[in-house]
Amino acid sequence: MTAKKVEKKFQTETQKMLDLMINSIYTNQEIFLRELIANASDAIGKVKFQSLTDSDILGEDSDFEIWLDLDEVNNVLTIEDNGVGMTYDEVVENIGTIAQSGSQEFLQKLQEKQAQAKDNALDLIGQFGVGFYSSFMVADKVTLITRAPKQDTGVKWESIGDGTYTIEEVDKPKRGTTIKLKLREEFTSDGDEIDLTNRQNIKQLVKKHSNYVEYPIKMKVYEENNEGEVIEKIETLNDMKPLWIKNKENIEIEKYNEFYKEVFNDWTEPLEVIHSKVEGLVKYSTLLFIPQQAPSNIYSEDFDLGLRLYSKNNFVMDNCSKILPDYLRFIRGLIDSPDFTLNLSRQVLQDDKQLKIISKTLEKKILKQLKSMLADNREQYKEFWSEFGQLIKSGVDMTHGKKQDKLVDLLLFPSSYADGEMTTLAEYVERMKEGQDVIYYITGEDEITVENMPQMELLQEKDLEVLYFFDEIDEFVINKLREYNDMEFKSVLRGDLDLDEADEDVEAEEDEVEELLEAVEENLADKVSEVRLSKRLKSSAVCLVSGDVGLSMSMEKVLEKMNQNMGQAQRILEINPQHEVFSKLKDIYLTEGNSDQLAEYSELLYSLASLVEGFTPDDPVTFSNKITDLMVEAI
Ligand SMILES: Nc1ncnc2c1ncn2[C@@H]1O[C@H](COP(=O)(O)OP(=O)(O)OP(=O)(O)O)[C@@H](O)[C@H]1O
Repeated sequence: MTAKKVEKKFQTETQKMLDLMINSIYTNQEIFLRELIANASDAIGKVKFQSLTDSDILGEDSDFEIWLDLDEVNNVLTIEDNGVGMTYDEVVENIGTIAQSGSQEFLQKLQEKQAQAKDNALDLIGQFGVGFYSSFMVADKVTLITRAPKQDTGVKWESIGDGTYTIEEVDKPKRGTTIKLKLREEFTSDGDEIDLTNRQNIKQLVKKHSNYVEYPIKMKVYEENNEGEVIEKIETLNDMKPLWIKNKENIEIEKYNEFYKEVFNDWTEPLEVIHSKVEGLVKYSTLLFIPQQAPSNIYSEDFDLGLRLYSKNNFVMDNCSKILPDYLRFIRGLIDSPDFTLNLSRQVLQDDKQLKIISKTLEKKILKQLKSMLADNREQYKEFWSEFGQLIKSGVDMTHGKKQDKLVDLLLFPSSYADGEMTTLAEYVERMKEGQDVIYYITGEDEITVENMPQMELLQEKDLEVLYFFDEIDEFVINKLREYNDMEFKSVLRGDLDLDEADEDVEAEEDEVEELLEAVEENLADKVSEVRLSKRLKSSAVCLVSGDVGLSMSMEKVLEKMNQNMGQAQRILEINPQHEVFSKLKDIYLTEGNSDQLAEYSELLYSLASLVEGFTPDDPVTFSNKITDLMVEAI
């Protein structure tokens, strides 16, 4: 060991890294502070750990702290800790070289990318972690003075990032490391970049990136008192409340609520908290929240909330929307893993294998939590459902196979039995009548509309439960599912219901009036594919239904709204053979055949049936005139 000041050359690799820091990165330079604070916190962690087996190591200096100081006159920012420090050899080893095993790979990639854009360079750094060197992004001279415990002297290391550094032994009264950054002009009050000589800016950077570092980060601040005098105060800049690393058994719900509101800027308390620690192949802690209210833009395409990532309490990244599947985009929260590098970039994130494992586990955990909420706290689940049910439905629509199976039991629908409440599919199946082998559903605007729809009459008479689909997405979801527990879904508005014992009578009558039905069909040839006698109508005169397969009328409306023209749904006009209007039609046909009057009534009946389905008649004026003419005749 030498006491004299000597000049040493950086490893070629290190110098290349420094050149990159100094010349190629023009964004996110502020992260240097997080890197240095993280190193300081690691160093304190190390000495704390050593003190467990060696109680002398701390001496008098046992209050662990990180200090920030600003010299506004000379533009120097200081970061100081009372951590483990470094010996002379450790400084040479740790600071002069790149010791990481991946350094060769790093350099190879660096050479490949050097000519490329600045963001790429930052991504590259993210894969390797070059913490200390990031100080050269904002400083043109870096001085590190450090002393390991039980050493008589300290070590001073200094560099202007020009390929060499100096190292010498110096006096340093206390254990730990002090790093002095002579700020580049751009980062002072004279520059265009963030002014790092401004205490307020430093405070904000600490809040943003290092708020949950375990040890206090202190700085002198100057404030005016009531008498207008400027007084000096020492302020702890970070909150140090990384709730997620604590044991959940010891955390009261109020603490979670407080934390959620503060960190995620929500006025309302979360509906549910999911807190877990995983110590497996991939280590991480996670603290997730289901909010009470959906943000107003949650269904818009550019909604991008996502999770926060931390590495050992250090903030790494915000708004990571790719971790959870899109249908869980309402989840707020964070993941902290020592395996994340501090500079993890979004690009790297997408391919991160560990993160993929974490993502899968989190998705499972959230679904499990929702399932037990549904089973154990229906009221709470209903609150959840009214805010985020659409998203769960979209999950069923977008996924298939096993994933879909996991989601299907989370679905809730209003139903003719539920009396304003909602039912799960399992509950529906449980209540099914003897001999019933399909799950009935009807699409429509709201409860009043669907309950009054003519197509419901037979099911109401037979007291069969019908699920109500009021959301546009519902029918798409059911189309994807096709069946539940081997029971097919059957629309009340489609095909034949095959329900009534009187079906045969209707069929017999249909033969008798075949010619009349053909005549009406002819009159409506450009509108309907078929005209038939209805087996489902009890009191209404007519209704429209679609075929068993293909587009339904409600899907046609939805797609039209979305400007996706997929053509028209098949329309079948059903006429109630018991209705008086049908007897009148028969009379007209008997006396006049397919007359103008029959043609006019065919049109009228079709328009009436369309109205019930929510379609405007093709020619509203003629329709309205015909109705008033009929009224005049009748009155
Ligand atoms: N404040 C400090 N006190 C003691 N040792 C330090 C301090 N800062 C850095 N070191 C030492 O220098 C080494 C290199 O630091 P550097 O920030 O370049 O990388 P790292 O912290 O190991 O990795 P990363 O920042 O990617 O997590 C550290 O591993 C540590 O041994």
